[in-house]
Amino acid sequence: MGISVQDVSKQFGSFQALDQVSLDIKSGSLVALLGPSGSGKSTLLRLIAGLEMPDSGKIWLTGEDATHRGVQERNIGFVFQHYALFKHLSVRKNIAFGLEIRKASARHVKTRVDELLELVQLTGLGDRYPSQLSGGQRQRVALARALAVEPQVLLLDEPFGALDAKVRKDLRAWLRQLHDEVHVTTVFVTHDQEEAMEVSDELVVMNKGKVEQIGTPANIYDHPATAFVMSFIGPVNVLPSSSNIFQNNGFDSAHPEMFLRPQDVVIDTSPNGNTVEARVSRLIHLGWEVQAELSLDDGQVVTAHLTRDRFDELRLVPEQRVYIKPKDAKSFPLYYSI
Ligand SMILES: Nc1ncnc2c1ncn2[C@@H]1O[C@H](COP(=O)(O)OP(=O)(O)OP(=O)(O)O)[C@@H](O)[C@H]1O
Repeated sequence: MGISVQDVSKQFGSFQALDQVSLDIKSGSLVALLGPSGSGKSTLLRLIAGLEMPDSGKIWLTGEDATHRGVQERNIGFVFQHYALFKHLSVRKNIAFGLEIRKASARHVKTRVDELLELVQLTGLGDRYPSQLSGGQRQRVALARALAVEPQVLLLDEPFGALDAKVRKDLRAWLRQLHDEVHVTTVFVTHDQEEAMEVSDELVVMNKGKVEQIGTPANIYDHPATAFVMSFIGPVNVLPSSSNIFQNNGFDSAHPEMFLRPQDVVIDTSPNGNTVEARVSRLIHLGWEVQAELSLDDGQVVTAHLTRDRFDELRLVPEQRVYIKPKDAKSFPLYYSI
């Protein structure tokens, strides 16, 4: 196992930042910690790094109990959102920093820095200073610097958080490729679910200091374990179970709320099986899909997502009467809002 966190709790004053968190991260995998602000993601990362100590529980790194080891002894590479590079050092010198501290030979440093510049696709920019780079290039230098000393674990805390949306998207794809080349066990903190799903082998969904669910992105999306996970990962309609749309179609539930994904709303222009009547109250064109807001006769509003093809087939217009039913819907024993 790359990293094993066992029953770890951490309190700041009277605030329980982490509450008996356990998780196993396989060697060589890339795992995203995903959750809303304040859910404890950074605290968990800092505990793995050794920047904080747990109140209770244990942290194992590559099979060894590292709970009481200091940061320096853990052989970990970090990249943080605002982990500034050394401004007065060139890119080469920044990347070489950890190696030079460890008194590596000049030849080894040169070879390794050349390799890393190539790996992070910055060959030719080694003599620049951080101020002469874009934000995305700086974060790639930070990654090269973290990887230089061949850490056994790489920890990334919102590494692309300060970059604009386009650069961020490019860097995600790049990070995934980089990871496929170097295979270092990596933990990536983000509150952006699309980023987490695109980049990681497994997601750890956190809420209020606890782990809600661990699994592959597809498994978590298709089989959310809790109401929180279903609401946090992907769009969802939360409707009373008593709503017309759930009657007579096998989705009756003893729980008060039902969770219905917008792509699981089937729309027809004439009654079809167990459909209920609704009015198209609003249409939003997003290019690749269309969002339809549908008002039911019982006063509930349901959002549906349609592919462009389906939309063109149906030729929906505002105020039109349509007939809808759920293709799938879920309910959970406990629901607490995010
Ligand atoms: N050193 C500290 N002293 C006191 N409270 C802290 C400390 N570090 C974190 N906390 C609190 O613990 C909670 C969890 O913080 P943490 O940074 O782990 O959350 P997060 O999920 O990473 O959130 P974000 O996405 O906003 O960074 C927050 O309410 C925060 O205020």
